Amino acid sequence: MTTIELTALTKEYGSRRTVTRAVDDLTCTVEPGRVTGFLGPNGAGKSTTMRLVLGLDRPTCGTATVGGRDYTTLGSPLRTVGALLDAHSAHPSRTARDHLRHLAASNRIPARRVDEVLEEAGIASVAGRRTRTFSLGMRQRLGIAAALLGDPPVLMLDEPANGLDPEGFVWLRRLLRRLAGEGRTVLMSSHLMNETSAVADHLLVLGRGRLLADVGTSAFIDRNSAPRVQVRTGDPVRLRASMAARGHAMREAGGGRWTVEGATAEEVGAVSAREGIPVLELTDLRASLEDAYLALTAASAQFAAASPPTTTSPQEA
Ligand SMILES: Nc1ncnc2c1ncn2[C@@H]1O[C@H](COP(=O)(O)OP(=O)(O)OP(=O)(O)O)[C@@H](O)[C@H]1O
Repeated sequence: MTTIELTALTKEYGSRRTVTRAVDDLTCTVEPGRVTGFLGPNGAGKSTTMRLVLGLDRPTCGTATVGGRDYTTLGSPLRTVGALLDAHSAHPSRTARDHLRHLAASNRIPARRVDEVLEEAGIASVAGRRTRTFSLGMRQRLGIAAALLGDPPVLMLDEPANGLDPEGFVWLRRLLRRLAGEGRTVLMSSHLMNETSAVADHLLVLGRGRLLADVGTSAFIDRNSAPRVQVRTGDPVRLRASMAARGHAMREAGGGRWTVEGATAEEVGAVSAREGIPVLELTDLRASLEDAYLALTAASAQFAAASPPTTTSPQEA
């Protein structure tokens, strides 16, 4: 089992006068057997952290190890860590197959792996095309194929869902779940909250280089969102008064439905039963990962929008 371990990892850029602390005293472990989503606003330090793990940058202090070893000391790194950092890294005049053959040869990986990963990434039919003709989604698939080439126990993917079409999302989701199910360590950064919540079991959230959360995805959503209930009632006036008396605002949500803020379905059900208020429908609203993420990172976002949109989807709790 190969974990990624970060200990007091810190990276500063710039001169003494203008220092940017891109990664700030980061201590955490990325565990095998699950997909870990790596989240954070623009400039939070996600790519820098990945570069430090891959030895592409040197930490100012602290350490990043893979399976207990510094990446730069690994004998055959591609067989230990498969990484996608930049979807445009393939040489534009090389074909996809030649790009992978070249990588395989220089890492002493059997050539048969090339066709296997082309197939796995769904780009076998365009393997003979020069990569300059590739769309962003095709480049991402090629980058992921390259990451899989050495059949590594660790995968580190920076924004792999970028540019993928809906079919690509489904493919990526299944692939990452399978890789984690095989016991591999999968770290994936993303700005796409729906995709992240669909695939990640665990989250690491960065804000201005610091670790804001290291927690399971469901627990993260629960911790960073207040309860809300959707209700349809025969007597909204009485229910609203009753909820207001308990400190919960009740607002019209359209379609004859209302939302009660800060309450659970259990509470609203108990109150309405006690007071004889007819309830026709009652559902806990589960906040989305996007809601929870925005609530947590609002204060630390470097480039936040003036008023970020929030959405909530009704789900059975
Ligand atoms: N080579 C560099 N020289 C100077 N500053 C850098 C360098 N690389 C990154 N930074 C700075 O470090 C901080 C973290 O950047 P990084 O790219 O790691 O963030 P990120 O979380 O990956 O952002 P995004 O989501 O936009 O990709 C930013 O302030 C960035 O400007």
